[in-house]
Amino acid sequence: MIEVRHVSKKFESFTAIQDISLSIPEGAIHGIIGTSGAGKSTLLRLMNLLERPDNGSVFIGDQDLTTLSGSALRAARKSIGMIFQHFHLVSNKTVYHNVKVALELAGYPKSQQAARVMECLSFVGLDALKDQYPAQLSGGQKQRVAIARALATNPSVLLCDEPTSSLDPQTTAEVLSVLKDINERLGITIVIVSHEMEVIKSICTEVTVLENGRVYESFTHEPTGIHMPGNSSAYFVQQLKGAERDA
Ligand SMILES: Nc1ncnc2c1ncn2[C@@H]1O[C@H](COP(=O)(O)OP(=O)(O)OP(=O)(O)O)[C@@H](O)[C@H]1O
Repeated sequence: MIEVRHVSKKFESFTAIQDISLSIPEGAIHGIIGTSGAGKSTLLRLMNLLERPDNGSVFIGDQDLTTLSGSALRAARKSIGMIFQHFHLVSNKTVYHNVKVALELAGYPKSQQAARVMECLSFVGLDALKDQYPAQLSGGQKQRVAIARALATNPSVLLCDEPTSSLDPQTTAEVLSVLKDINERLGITIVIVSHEMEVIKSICTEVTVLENGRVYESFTHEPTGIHMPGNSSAYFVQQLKGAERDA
C-alpha cells in the first residue's frame, strides 16, 4: 500500500532521513516513534511529498509519487489525508465550511458536497456542531473536525502527525477511538507519528522506531486497546491520595 524505497532527505548539510525503506500493508495502523529530532515528521511528510526526497521513491498503491508534479501530484494526494498536532483549522470558517473547503479544493461535484460534509461530520460525531467556529470547540472536537476534513475526499491513507499531543488523556482516548474506527469501518490505512508510547501501544498493528534518520527497528505489534482514563473529580482525588500514600 505505502512503500518507501531508499529514501533520503537533507536540509542543507544536515541529513534528516538516511536511506529508509519501509513497506506498510493496506489496513495497517503503523506507528512511528523515536526521540525528538529522529526524523519522524519528516518521514511522514515524505509519504505525501510535502517534503520531496533527495533520493528514492514513494509508492502509494502502484503509483510512484516522486515521478509526479503539478496537477498529477495534486490528484494523487486526494487519496492521502493528513492531520496535525495543532489541527490547522480555518478560524473564520464554521465546522461545516472547514470540511467543505476540502471538497471544493478537490473539485468534488458541487451538488454532492453538502451531503458528503454531513456524512463525514456524523462519522466523527460532530454533525450537531456544524455551525460552530473552531474557537468554540474543545481540542478533541477540533481534531475530530480535522479528521472529518481529511476523510472528505475518501482517502485510502491517513497520515497523522502527533494527532493527540495537544490533548488530555481522556480526549486522546476519544480521538484514538475515532482513528481505530476509521481503520476498521472504512478500511483506511493509517500512519501515526507520536512520541507518546501509550498511543503507539494502544492502536498500532506495526511499529517503526527511528533513530538519527534511520530505521532502528520495524516490527509487527499486537495493539493493547485504548485505555479510557478516569475523568471524574473522585478519580483525580483517589489517584493523587493513592500516589501520596505510595510515596
Ligand atoms: N524544513 C527544515 N529545515 C531544516 N531542518 C529541518 C527541517 N525539517 C526538519 N528539520 C530537522 O530535521 C531533523 C528531524 O526533524 P523531524 O521534525 O522530522 O524530527 P521528529 O523526530 O519529528 O522530532 P520531534 O519529535 O521533535 O518533532 C531535526 O533535526 C529538524 O531540526
